Amino acid sequence: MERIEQHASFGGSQEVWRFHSDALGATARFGVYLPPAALRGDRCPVLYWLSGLTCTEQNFITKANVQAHAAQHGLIVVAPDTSPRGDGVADDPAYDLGQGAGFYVNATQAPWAPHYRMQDHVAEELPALVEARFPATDRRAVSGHSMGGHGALVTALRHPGRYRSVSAFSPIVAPSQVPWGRKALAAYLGPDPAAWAEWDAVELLKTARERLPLLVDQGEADEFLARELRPDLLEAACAATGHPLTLRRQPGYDHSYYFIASFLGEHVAHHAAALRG
Ligand SMILES: N[C@@H](CCC(=O)N[C@@H](CSC=O)C(=O)NCC(=O)O)C(=O)O
Repeated sequence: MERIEQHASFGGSQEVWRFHSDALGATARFGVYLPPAALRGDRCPVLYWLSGLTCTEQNFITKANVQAHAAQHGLIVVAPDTSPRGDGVADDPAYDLGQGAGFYVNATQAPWAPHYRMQDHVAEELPALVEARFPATDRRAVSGHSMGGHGALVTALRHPGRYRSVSAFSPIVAPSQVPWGRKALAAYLGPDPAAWAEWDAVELLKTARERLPLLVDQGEADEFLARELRPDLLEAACAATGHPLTLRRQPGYDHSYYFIASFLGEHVAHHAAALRG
């Protein structure tokens, strides 16, 4: 494991590390922010952030101003890449499949299956590594944006008891029902939609064993709202199952990091409260 970036930030340390990921069968990078409390030697809870299509570990750590909020609340923040990468890793020329578009699933289909095990990477491998190698507790929260919002919801729903809180910005809530999701799930999991249900938040809500409250922010001027994101489907699924949901529709905001940065402080405060309890 090798540290390849280190920057002082808000009294803490923003770092990027690379290591050989057994889950991905490839070299993987992740960003980690260590707040001042962690540098003083305190063990801190961890917020995992899952980014969207075309992102690397860099987008969130350079655009969202997360360090200011994490420093204030004493949270470690971990930001993985969005797929396995490398010359020997399958790819596709389109921006919404292959490298940069792992969709946080464990692929079962060729040519993706050997490396595209992002769910194992973010839900198993990284927490084990972070809790062993950094001053981290096993109190975890998960959040993300768009494809990563889908990743956050699905990861929390698939692992009852593992996360104290979950939130999302502009998530793809029902990948089985929208073009981005249908394309990716068909490629990674095969053409049978029955295999997609365990990677679809709206489907997982029907049988959830834990009713962890969901906090979701969605911009009303988001260019992907009606075609890809469909918060109405999440609202209906939560109403049907009695799952607690706070869905905030934010007038005038688009799909960008300007939107994320505007409300990230409220999400970090929400996670910090859950992680303290
Ligand atoms: N066609 C666009 C789509 C890419 C895009 O908008 N990516 C978003 C996430 S979308 C859903 O997962 C993003 O976070 N981009 C990175 C950023 O820093 O804004 C394109 O290819 O640009």
